[in-house]
Amino acid sequence: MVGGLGDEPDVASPEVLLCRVCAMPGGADDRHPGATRDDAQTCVVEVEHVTVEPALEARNLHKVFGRNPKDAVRRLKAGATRSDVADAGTAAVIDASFTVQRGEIFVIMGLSGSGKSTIIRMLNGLNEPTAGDVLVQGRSVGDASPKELRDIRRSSISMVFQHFALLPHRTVLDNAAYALEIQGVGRDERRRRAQEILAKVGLGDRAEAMPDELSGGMRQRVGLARALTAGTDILLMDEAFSALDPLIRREMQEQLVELQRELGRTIIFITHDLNEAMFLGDRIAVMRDGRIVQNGTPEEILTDPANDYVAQFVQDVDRARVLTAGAVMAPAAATTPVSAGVRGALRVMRDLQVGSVAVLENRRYIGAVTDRAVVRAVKAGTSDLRSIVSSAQPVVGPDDPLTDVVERSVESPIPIAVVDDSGRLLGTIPRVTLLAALGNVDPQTTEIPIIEAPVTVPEAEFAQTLAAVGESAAVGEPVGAGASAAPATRASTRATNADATNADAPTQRTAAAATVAAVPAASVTEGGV
Ligand SMILES: Nc1ncnc2c1ncn2[C@@H]1O[C@H](COP(=O)(O)OP(=O)(O)OP(=O)(O)O)[C@@H](O)[C@H]1O
Repeated sequence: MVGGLGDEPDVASPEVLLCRVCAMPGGADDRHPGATRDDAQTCVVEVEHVTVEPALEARNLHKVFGRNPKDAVRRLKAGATRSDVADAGTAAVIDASFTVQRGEIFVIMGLSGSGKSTIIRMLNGLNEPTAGDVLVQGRSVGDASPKELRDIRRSSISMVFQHFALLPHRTVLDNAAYALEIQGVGRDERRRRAQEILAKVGLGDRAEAMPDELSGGMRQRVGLARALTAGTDILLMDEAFSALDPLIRREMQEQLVELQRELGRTIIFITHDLNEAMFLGDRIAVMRDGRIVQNGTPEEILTDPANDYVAQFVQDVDRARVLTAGAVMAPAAATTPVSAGVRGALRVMRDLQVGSVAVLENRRYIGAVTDRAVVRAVKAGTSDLRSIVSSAQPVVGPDDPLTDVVERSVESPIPIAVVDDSGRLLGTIPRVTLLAALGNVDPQTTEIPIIEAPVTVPEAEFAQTLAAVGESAAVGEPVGAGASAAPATRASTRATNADATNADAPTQRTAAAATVAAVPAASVTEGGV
């Protein structure tokens, strides 16, 4: 079937859109990542529905421990809760369905007792579901014979445990090579492959050490190396970093993300720590009392929690680490081509009532100018805008976390520019937008706290400076009208945030854009581009 990249993927089947030319997955409403508009034209013609088997699917999984599991499931399916069926058994998992795509980090997050471990044990066949099924790369675990199950475990799924489970009398290298030994790979070959993976996890020089000579973090790295060496596509990680102290844990999280990018494995990670979930997960399933109460991207869960329970959970999340520049940026309102010169920049500032403007050359961002610098240059008779552009203005990429944006924002009062790989300006992040995003401003709040005074010249000076060099006032306004109108706009530090968490926003990016759109006055106060 031929379709466009804009077609909605069929939710019921595991179909995704692939470009037949480049084999890249298509987005829901755009070209594939990294493609140019021209590519998109080709792709829209060439794409077709191609069935790509997900790495793993859980279908209506139930697990009840106790006297009468089948009866409990029947009642659960009719809407009963965990406590309703307590007389029949413990409903550890209730109707859990999710799909994990290849190369994805999928996190299952929930408090103790919510059912995470039971789910993961059903995924690799250690626990038999009371109802429902698991498909690993399209193969049903429920229908598998014991031999097939062993084969699935050996070839498709490996597991990393919280407590390392290393063999104490074997060296690090032999531990890392263990899965290959089980698979019957020859000694030299398995040691070579294990050594390669040990180098990737930073233990290349500890291959001959014994496990008890290593720190906890190092031992967990060996556990990870062992799972990676096995070469299976899917890694199940059950609270794998929970026993590590916070700094090492952070390091391991970062390394896991890097390894995943490099090796492209599919990872299903269990944790009770939402910050960890948010940092690692491409998608997160939040569990409560045996049920998945929300399944979404970290940004979706943060900006659009499904219920009060999730909302309460996300209150304490380190937003700076989860949200990205692209998710909170605003469209760049004030831009000028460098060819427009200093006067052109000043006109933009006067008309838009902003204190700085982004300067573009061939649609690429080359820096920003402030109102002060522009007024000074006009008075000095300078016309070349390039000569006053501050190229030292910080820029970030759309995928950079807000932690990076915060650092840059300290360096400059001018809104941070968000640029793509080719230097094109995608948007800007005024400081007030940053504060609103980091502060999880309550949707009921109608005021954003006062921020530091912006560096701007008095309003009247724009008009006077332009008038002095023979420029007329803005269309339809007498000279100085901007000045008199300005204080209402520029001096205001108030910003309504009513739209910030619009529950109907179709995507989290749109929701984030709404946050931004809701603070125009304050961004102007910033001298906002
Ligand atoms: N073998 C079992 N027999 C009886 N009940 C069980 C068994 N395994 C788990 N349970 C119960 O099922 C529920 C879910 O347990 P599970 O271990 O899956 O939760 P969890 O989210 O992984 O918790 P934790 O983070 O503490 O490991 C709990 O009430 C638990 O007591």
